[in-house]
Amino acid sequence: MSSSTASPLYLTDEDVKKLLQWDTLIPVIERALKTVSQTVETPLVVQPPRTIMPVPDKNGVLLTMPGFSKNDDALACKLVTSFPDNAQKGMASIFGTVLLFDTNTGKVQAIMEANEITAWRTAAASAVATKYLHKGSDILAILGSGVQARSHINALTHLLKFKEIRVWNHNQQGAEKLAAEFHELGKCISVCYSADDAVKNADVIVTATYASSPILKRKWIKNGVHINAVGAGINHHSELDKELYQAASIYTDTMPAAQIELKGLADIEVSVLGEIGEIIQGTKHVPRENITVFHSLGMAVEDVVTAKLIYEQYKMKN
Ligand SMILES: NC(=O)C1=CN([C@@H]2O[C@H](COP(=O)(O)OP(=O)(O)OC[C@H]3O[C@@H](n4cnc5c(N)ncnc54)[C@H](O)[C@@H]3O)[C@@H](O)[C@H]2O)C=CC1
Ligand SMILES: O=C([O-])C1=[NH+]CCC1
Repeated sequence: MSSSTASPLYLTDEDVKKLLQWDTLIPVIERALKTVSQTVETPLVVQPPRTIMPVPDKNGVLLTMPGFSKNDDALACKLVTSFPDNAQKGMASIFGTVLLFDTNTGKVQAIMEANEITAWRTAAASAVATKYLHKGSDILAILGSGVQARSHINALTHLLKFKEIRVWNHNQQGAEKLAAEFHELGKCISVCYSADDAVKNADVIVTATYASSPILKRKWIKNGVHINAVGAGINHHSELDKELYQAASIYTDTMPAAQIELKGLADIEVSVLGEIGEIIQGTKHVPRENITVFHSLGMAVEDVVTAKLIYEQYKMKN
């Protein structure tokens, strides 16, 4: 069959999972984060603001996320939904699909289920931010026990050797289930019964929940801690309290999206200082004693480069 008539490759989440590894993904995501922040005449990354469409009466949203990366010669678009009430049905909250296109013809090369892609690339971005902004690695605290909590434990423990890992969730069974899952794999994770206990003296904290009011407070944490703020409730800045926002140096993945999705921070007189890519490039620096927040929104280019990596891995193995 000629390539103009061949059907696109279809990869399920199971297929995708077999083709991803932290060792290869984290550097690819690091390069994408860095490139997003480079000021060059011809853009190396194109990613228009994503649309976030609320689905009336369903407590769900549909996001469209197109993007292009010149370095990776990759063009893709992710469609992803977020339906937090799915938890009550025993289902995942996030469902995504990525279409990967041939950059010369625009023809669809591959269709990939993107639940694993979303879990891995988000955690890989937090791992990169943590690599640049953490000061200690004794204690990792995870707030939340869902898909992102799991992938963040995997990515962050791949990067750093923590002495202690703690997990807290608003519903305790979730935390116990996640800890048991890691226990099976020989990884010791302690379950905490309050968020306050979980984050005491922590060096790195991840918030990955649908909390619509703060689950992490300034008064509980030490100076110099690094926080990856990944989740959110109805808006993208509901997991941390006002005092913490006001005390922290806040970086995000992409400023144009932050100007839209984090605009509520202006109401509490908080500014995002820049992109994590600027820290990677060394054009911005943070004093060691500062509390740092990587405010992860999620970017199309992360999905684009991950899908391209998966496609290349698939071709190599088949
Ligand atoms: N920054 C990014 O690139 C991405 C961010 N996300 C966000 O990460 C968060 C977690 O996503 P997943 O792990 O896929 O979802 P999940 O459904 O697997 O896990 C959600 C977690 O939040 C907890 N939770 C639910 N309602 C809560 C509430 N009212 N208060 C406190 N905790 C609550 C659940 O018990 C569970 O531990 C979501 O806010 C999602 O929008 C997800 C994908 C990418
Ligand atoms: O970037 C992403 O894929 C998402 N951010 C929030 C929900 C899904």
